[in-house]
Amino acid sequence: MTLPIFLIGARGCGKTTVGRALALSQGFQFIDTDSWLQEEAQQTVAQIVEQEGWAGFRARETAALEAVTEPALVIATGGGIILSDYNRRFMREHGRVIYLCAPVDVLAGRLEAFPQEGLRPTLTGKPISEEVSEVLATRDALYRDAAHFVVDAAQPPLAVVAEIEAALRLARAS
Ligand SMILES: Nc1ncnc2c1ncn2[C@@H]1O[C@H](COP(=O)(O)OP(=O)(O)O)[C@@H](O)[C@H]1O
Ligand SMILES: O=C(O)C1=C[C@@H](OP(=O)(O)O)[C@@H](O)[C@H](O)C1
Ligand SMILES: [Mg+2]
Repeated sequence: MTLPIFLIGARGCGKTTVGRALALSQGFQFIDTDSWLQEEAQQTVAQIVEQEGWAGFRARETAALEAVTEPALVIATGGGIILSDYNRRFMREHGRVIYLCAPVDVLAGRLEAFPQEGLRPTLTGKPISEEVSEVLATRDALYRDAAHFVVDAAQPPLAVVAEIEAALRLARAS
């Protein structure tokens, strides 16, 4: 069986962008939990959070993770999926989990250039670079706890794909 590949990491690390390219390269299908749940709710993340709070969004996110998971799939998750112990364990047990790791300045630069407010309502009410720094400080250990592999996500997308594929090959050979 071909295990699904879960991409995790902070907002702006490239889970969605790299995930599409990785799926193409592996001959897998691609799915993004945020796209899936926005489609199902017929609302943006910002609208869901406004009506149901972050707790409502997080419940929908776990439901999306469970619903989409199947073999031969690259699954781009949302940056906060690792906040739940259940989600971290679920991903580790059902597939290979890759942490796309990038420094605060790289993440903030990407988010400032392309904020996508409907997808990424503020988490702290603070300016982007302050928020990225604060949120990463609390989540980095959770990403590492969930991940089978950590890759450098500050590289161009195809270089990130190559690093993920090399890690998966090494794991298969060992
Ligand atoms: N490796 C990369 N190099 C340069 N820009 C990137 C890279 N990955 C993503 N981006 C850009 O950063 C922004 C956020 O990317 P996205 O894939 O939506 O991140 P995520 O899903 O992790 O929040 C987009 O504008 C995207 O084009
Ligand atoms: O970091 C987070 O808590 C979130 C990240 C977003 O996804 P991306 O990481 O794809 O931007 C989206 O799931 C939601 O706004 C919450
Ligand atoms: Mg995304």
